[in-house]
Amino acid sequence: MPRFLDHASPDFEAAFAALLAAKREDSPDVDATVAAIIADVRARGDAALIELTARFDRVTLTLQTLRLRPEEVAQAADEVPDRVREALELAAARIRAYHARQIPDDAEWTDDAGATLGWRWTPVGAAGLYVPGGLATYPSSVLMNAIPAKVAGVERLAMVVPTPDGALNPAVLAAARIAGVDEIYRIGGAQAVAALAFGTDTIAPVDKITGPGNAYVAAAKRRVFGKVGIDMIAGPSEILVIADSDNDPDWIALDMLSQAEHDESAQAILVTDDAQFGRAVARAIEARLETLDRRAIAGASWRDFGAIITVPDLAVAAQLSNRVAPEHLEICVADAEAVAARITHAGAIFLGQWTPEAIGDYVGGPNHVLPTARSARFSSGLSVLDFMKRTTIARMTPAALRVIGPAAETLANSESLGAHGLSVRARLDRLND
Ligand SMILES: NC(=O)c1ccc[n+]([C@@H]2O[C@H](COP(=O)([O-])OP(=O)(O)OC[C@H]3O[C@@H](n4cnc5c(N)ncnc54)[C@H](O)[C@@H]3O)[C@@H](O)[C@H]2O)c1
Ligand SMILES: N[C@H](CO)Cc1c[nH]c[nH+]1
Ligand SMILES: [Zn+2]
Repeated sequence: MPRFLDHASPDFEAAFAALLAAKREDSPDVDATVAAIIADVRARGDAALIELTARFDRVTLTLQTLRLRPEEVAQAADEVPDRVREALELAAARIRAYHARQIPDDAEWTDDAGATLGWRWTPVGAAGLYVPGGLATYPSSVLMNAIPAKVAGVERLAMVVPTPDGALNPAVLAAARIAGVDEIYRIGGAQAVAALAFGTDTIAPVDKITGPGNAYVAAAKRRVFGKVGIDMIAGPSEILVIADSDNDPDWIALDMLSQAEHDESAQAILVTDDAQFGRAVARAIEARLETLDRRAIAGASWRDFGAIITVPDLAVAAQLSNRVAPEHLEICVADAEAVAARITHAGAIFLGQWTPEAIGDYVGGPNHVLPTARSARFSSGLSVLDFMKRTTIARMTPAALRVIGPAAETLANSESLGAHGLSVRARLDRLND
């Protein structure tokens, strides 16, 4: 049974805390396995990749078949029905246009002391994109990861995708081609992450790894962080809907199920100021669940992590939403902007009843790789900035050094760092000669 919580009830705080805490953790066994896999790939390179792929994906690779040939990509992409390819192209164009606006500006100015200061942005040299295989192959996620990298100006984009029993979704390859992915390898799991981070004879190392995956992929990304950058550890999907009674309960039910169907550990929460409406949405969810292909997954998610919360007003709804810090927040009330103005923590906000979250998953333009598990309190969805770094710039003139140099010398001496102080003093003395 999903949870029904009433803000007016005396045990509300305890029930709400239990709802926030009801999340899965990675098991320590996974981390130990991943550590061994990474060490193996570092030691034996391609040979380890081939062996681990045979073990976990039941596919026999050779040095020649590790990487997909361009003709194989083109052939698979051609198998994709025209309407799917056209939808991918429309999505890609919208995602590209949205992300192009994120390209940051360089800056330079001369301050009162006469120092010229600033910063400039440059892309990472190479990025690696993990695309999950098996249960969850999402062509849309290929677009969402690859396009920001290309917009940032990343020169080399290498993609890894496991092909369990040899199976590979052609639409994933079509999306990779549309997005401009340069290299594609038939490998997955921790071994693929290790190969991207440390390189092998066949795969040159990258600087940044992005993309979702299972617990093994997540643990490997945590372990290689520092050697390379990573985007985030994406957990199970989440949606929180704030809705008043002026909505069709069936629409809200479907919006909640759209995230519940991703994962048994996904979480869908409705916050409403009308208890009767909340019960109507719960009934609509039960009815719609019966009809879904993924009813087992969505049903488990709804049963174990779903919730309907009744609040006295929309201000309280916004407060509770901020405490959840959801990955996706739908605001389906007359004045959605007024509620949105109270939101401080959410990965993505969808305003009004004509903006189902699924639009954001595919064609809206914003990225669908978003912070989960309350990490929207301190982080943001994937963007062009994730594929860029900012380098600061400083130029002193003799006059500027005269003004600010002595303070640097004083601070260096206070830290007992003689060479620091002297490197400034030597120049100041020359100016005084
Ligand atoms: N948040 C998002 O945007 C998003 C999008 C797509 C997928 N996902 C998530 O990605 C995940 C996909 O998982 P998946 O398993 O289908 O594909 P996956 O590609 O993440 O993992 C498959 C790989 O896991 C490794 N593996 C499996 N069992 C192992 C074991 N016992 N020991 C060592 N390695 C092992 C194998 O190397 C295999 O190739 C799901 O959890 C899904 O929720 C999230
Ligand atoms: N909602 C997912 C992220 O939480 C992304 C996705 C891909 N395909 C459909 N949805
Ligand atoms: Zn989705």
